[in-house]
Amino acid sequence: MMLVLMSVAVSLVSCIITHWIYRWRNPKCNGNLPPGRDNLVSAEGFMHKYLRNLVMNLVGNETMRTKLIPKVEKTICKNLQRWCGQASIELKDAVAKMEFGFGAKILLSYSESKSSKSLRQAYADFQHGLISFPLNLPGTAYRKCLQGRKKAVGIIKSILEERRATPETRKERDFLDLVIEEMKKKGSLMTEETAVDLLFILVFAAFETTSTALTLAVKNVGEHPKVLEELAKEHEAILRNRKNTDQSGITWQEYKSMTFTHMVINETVRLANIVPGIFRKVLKDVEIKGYTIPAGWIVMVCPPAVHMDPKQYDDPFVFNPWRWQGQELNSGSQTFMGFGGGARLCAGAEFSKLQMTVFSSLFGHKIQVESDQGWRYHQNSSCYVSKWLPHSNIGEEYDPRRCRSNLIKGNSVKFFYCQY
Ligand code: HEM
Repeated sequence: MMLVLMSVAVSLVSCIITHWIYRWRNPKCNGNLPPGRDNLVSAEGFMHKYLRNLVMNLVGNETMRTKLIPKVEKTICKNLQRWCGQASIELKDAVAKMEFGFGAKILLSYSESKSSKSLRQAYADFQHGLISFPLNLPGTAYRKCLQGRKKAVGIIKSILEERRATPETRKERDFLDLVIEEMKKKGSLMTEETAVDLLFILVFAAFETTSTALTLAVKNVGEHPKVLEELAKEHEAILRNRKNTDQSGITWQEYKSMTFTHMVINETVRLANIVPGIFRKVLKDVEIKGYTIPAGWIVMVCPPAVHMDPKQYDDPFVFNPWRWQGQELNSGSQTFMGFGGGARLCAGAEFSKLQMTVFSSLFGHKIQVESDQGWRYHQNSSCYVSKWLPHSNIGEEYDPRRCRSNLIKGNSVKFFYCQY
């Protein structure tokens, strides 16, 4: 009986996912459905290349090296400092808010505090019903998802229209400026609908995935003292080796040299399986192990099946960054699909890694954390982790001259900022 119920449940979930993906990938489908008819995910051929190139303008290596690295560092520092001043924070919420704020700023110069309409809430509604039974009735998650998308699209559209009507001279160009420039070109492929769809999907892609990965990275590192020790060693060595002691931020070379941090990130993304399925349309009949997959079918590739396969990874459920030692730390391969693979490999993979690396770097040498889930870590001259201690004992280990904040019991995670 249990088995029957389970198979029904699994089939139901697969049907729902397949339904969405079919709609997402099929440009001729009802345009009201997320993420929209002209979006990067469903675009094919030349249109896909064109949209992807635009995105690489925003998050490609050159932009990251020259523009994004200081912005990422500033944003993370500001947020870490803010968290330190609070009694406690819900880590996932706080990181998602930070990521959303940053993504919306570089894409649209949107600021939650300056806007009367909440784009973040619209995305929260959209996300709430993203994987739900496709029943468009009042009160259903599916309806909420559609309404969330409609609201988010409305806000993005009004920002776009406003910008086109009153082009101001901003100190710094955002992605929207680039998109509008594309729209003005003669015979441009960039229609208003395409622009809104692109911005809609990018805002979403930029915050939800990275915030999940970052939250899990903090948790994993907190639970593995040796990993934190190694992480701190790497970041302390970088600080020691700086010729200019007044250097204010992380350089591109330093970022590239953080090999252990990159191993931690790969391991976090492998275990997180943030995107449980990626989809491809079969273009011609394919024979696999005696089965024929007919042209036109949609195939779901399941990265967790590879990431958790003991033939690919020893003790696959164990968080062990050292398993990546000496390996190519590419964003995608046949055994590592956290960011997908091939021509559709996540366009923001490197950008997301940059954010996680900078976060880990600041985290590794400036921040102390305590969690009510039984782990905590902090650092004075050298970094270490200790098991959860009764509260009265913890305070004694902190050096009040170096730490800005005293210990306050938090119900989730508490950050402490240390001056160095
Ligand atoms: C930990 C963070 C992230 C994870 C795990 C992740 C994962 C993925 C996956 C699995 C895909 C599908 C790839 C495929 O079909 O083979 C994808 C596509 C995509 N991602 Fe990400 N992503 C992350 C962060 C980001 C960020 C920060 C951005 C923003 C710039 C982004 C933008 C995109 C875009 C534009 C695509 C579509 C690429 C295409 O179809 O050419 N992602 N991502």
